[in-house]
Amino acid sequence: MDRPHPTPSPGPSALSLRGLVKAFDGKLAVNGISLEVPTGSFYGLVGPNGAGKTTTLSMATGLLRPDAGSAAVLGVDVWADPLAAKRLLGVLPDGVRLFDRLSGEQLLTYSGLLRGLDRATVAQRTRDLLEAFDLAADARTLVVDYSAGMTKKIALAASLVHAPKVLVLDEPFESVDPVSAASIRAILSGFVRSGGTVVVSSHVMDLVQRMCDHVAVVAQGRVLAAGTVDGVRAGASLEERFVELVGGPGRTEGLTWLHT
Ligand SMILES: Nc1ncnc2c1ncn2[C@@H]1O[C@H](COP(=O)(O)OP(=O)(O)OP(=O)(O)O)[C@@H](O)[C@H]1O
Repeated sequence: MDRPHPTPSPGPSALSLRGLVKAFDGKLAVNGISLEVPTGSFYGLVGPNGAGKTTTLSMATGLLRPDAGSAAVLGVDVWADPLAAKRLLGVLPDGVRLFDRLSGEQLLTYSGLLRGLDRATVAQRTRDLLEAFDLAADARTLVVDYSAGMTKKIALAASLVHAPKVLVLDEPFESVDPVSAASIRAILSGFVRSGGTVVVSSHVMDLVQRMCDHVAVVAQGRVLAAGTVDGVRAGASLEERFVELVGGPGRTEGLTWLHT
């Protein structure tokens, strides 16, 4: 069990989402989501496909303007003061393109310089991150030639280079091999132990149950349950509780033609 134990903090929430709403072509993707992510917590966001997780995290991190509601990082309003909020944030967005004609080393260097770090610091952190994510041997390979898992790892490394206070990671373990996933978990747990806050979206309930101390279950753009992992799962496994909250498997009777 590598679940960290957060120490309660009296300051503002690491992430405070109030009444977020977003519609695409008149269809509500996020329908009034409010969440408080305590500082120093390892927070999981789970929900079925199309639940509104990516849309919520995009609004929370300044990538997508909400139709209504607000988001604040450590008390700084993301939409009123985006530069200050983004200094505090490390973000791994889902499906946003990287500058993939750069090598892994160049991408980290670029990300560090863009964040205003001096060259010596950037060089040191780039080396440390390539090592930690097991990408040192591919430092000079173009990101466009990386595998899906390597691309995920370099994007995650780029989100860390400026030593943010709050990490918001959309599906950080997708496509990542088990050994790399274990080292990412160790990096994130260490970050939380040192006082940082991590928010991850994931479909892997077992992972969220083991790794996170808080969780929110969302479906159809709404929060169905939120709180400590132990509180939300209420004696069951998180997966059982998730299925109970979200509804059982879809109808499969129509696929009888598939049966041999
Ligand atoms: N740019 C967009 N234009 C139109 N509809 C969108 C757009 N982005 C998201 N949606 C819709 O909003 C809803 C929520 O999508 P979102 O990507 O936030 O879900 P998710 O919970 O992250 O799903 P998944 O687990 O499959 O990644 C879906 O119905 C999706 O089709």
